[in-house]
Amino acid sequence: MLQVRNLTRRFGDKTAVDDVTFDIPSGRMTGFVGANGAGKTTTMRMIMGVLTATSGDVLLDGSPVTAAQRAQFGYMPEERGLYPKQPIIDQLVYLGQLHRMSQSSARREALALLDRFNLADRSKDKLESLSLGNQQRVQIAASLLHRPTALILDEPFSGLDPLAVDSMVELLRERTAAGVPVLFSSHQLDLVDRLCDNLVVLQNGRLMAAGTGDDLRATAPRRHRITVSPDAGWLREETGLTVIDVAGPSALVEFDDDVHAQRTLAAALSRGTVQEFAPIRPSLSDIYREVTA
Ligand SMILES: Nc1ncnc2c1ncn2[C@@H]1O[C@H](COP(=O)(O)OP(=O)(O)OP(=O)(O)O)[C@@H](O)[C@H]1O
Repeated sequence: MLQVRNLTRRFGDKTAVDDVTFDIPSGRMTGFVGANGAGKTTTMRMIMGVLTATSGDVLLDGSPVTAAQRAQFGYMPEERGLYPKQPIIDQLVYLGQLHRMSQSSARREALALLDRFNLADRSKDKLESLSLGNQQRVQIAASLLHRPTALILDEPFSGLDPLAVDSMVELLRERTAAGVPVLFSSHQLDLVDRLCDNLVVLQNGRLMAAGTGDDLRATAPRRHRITVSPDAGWLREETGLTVIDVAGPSALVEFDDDVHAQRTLAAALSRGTVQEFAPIRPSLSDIYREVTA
């Protein structure tokens, strides 16, 4: 497990990351979300050691992570970083060798990854001759090549078409199933919902929420969808609940507690037919919206 403990980074007067603590468990995918400028990239750079923390620690299995351990991590930086004018396979083999792979195993692994992204036949082409989405696939291959012990990926899905997203998801699932901790940032909340069992939310450099989906759902507001005939407008007059939205027979409400939920159900039954009275299980994207509202 990777652990981020009280990480802080200041740039002059600006605190880009402010006392942030969260876990990146092994064998799980952790989604890292927050608006532009929230501090995700700065945090990832500190995890990778390419940016020094003003204070705080990054721990691997309970001890401060060493440079040698970081060298085994896979990192996809925001600025990407492959050379546009060099042939793809040459760059991947070179990167593999930097990670102490032999030339032949780096070539084998690189071609296998390119094949999974349907790019094996482009391996000798210059990177710049590929579409942006395909360049992105090569960047991903570069971060996975050396079978990293942890993966820190800055917006790995941006610019990928749905099929490329699927092959990337499949690869990441394989790596996570093998016990690798994975942290990836994304603005695509639907993807985060689909992929993650763990979520970390930053806002203005501060941690707003972190934990498993179940932990975060347990603290989320208890909302119900209520559908009654002929009209749900009377719910506005009830106590112990907040009406979030009401349209004709259907309402979205948040109860203060279970007693008020039961009381409202009884009131609804006494008024007519209750077609629906259902607790809503919030998605991770609902939780994100809630904690950053
Ligand atoms: N080298 C730097 N010098 C000064 N300020 C910086 C530097 N790097 C980042 N910042 C500031 O730190 C804050 C956090 O930026 P960061 O890039 O970490 O956010 P982010 O969550 O990754 O945003 P995005 O989703 O847009 O990539 C921003 O206000 C940014 O301007």
